[in-house]
Amino acid sequence: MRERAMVEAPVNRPMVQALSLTKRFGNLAALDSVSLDVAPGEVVCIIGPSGSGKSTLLRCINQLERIDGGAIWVDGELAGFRRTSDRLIELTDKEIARQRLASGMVFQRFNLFGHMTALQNVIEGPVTVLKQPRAAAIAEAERLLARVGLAEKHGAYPSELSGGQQQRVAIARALAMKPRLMLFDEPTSALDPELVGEVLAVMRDLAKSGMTMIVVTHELGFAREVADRVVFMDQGRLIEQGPPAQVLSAPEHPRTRDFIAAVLP
Ligand SMILES: Nc1ncnc2c1ncn2[C@@H]1O[C@H](COP(=O)(O)OP(=O)(O)OP(=O)(O)O)[C@@H](O)[C@H]1O
Repeated sequence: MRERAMVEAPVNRPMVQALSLTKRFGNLAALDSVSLDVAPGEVVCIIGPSGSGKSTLLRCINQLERIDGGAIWVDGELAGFRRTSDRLIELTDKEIARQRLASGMVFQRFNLFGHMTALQNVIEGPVTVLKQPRAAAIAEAERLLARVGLAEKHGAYPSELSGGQQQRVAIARALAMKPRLMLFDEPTSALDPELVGEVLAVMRDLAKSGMTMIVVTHELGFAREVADRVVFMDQGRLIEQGPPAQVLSAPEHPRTRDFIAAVLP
């Protein structure tokens, strides 16, 4: 074993590799041959006009949507298929649900269980899906709620929390499943402006901790500060990508330029 470890160079494989993804809804190509690699620890922000395919890309990576063409690997595992010696076999829904555990997803609407406290929301997945002992799940949930600044709120029901607090519980709930990758789909766009900052602060901390993140956002300030790379999408295509300083301040493509000029004050 030792000898083998020495001869094998460490493989720096992408956390996400999406190759020529196509996703159609009827005649509409929501994704039109989109390819994207995301390295471990990288923070990628996806920007673009409404309907450009940003959410669809996240949903395909997370296998909430079935792709019509192309392929996706998450942490080296081919999404939706199992490889045998001579062919690929489609996974069952149960097997896809297992693959989906690699990524945690945070939605625009927080989707918390209304009849459960913050703590119960966070331990639900670890106890029922991961079969963690309840005491260990509670200890971890307390730690995560403290991490998102909600140590005092573990007994509160969603209706007793602000939108920003609910979204932070949703982030803690996703983290409790120990994902290797976090996907955020416009996590602050349903919030009152004064609550946006507290959610972005939690996401900033998460990025600093080394979590791989793909964030669909209209918060260009956040993208500028936190992203390693910004991706601009339009009409189902990936138009331009690069460091924030390039894409946000000196975009090369006219459509990126128009979008940024329209969004920035
Ligand atoms: N389930 C669906 N059925 C039919 N069309 C859909 C479905 N989901 C998305 N679409 C269409 O696919 C295109 C891409 O949608 P998507 O939600 O990915 O865009 P988006 O860039 O995330 O937009 P927004 O910023 O408004 O959320 C849109 O034209 C949308 O209407």
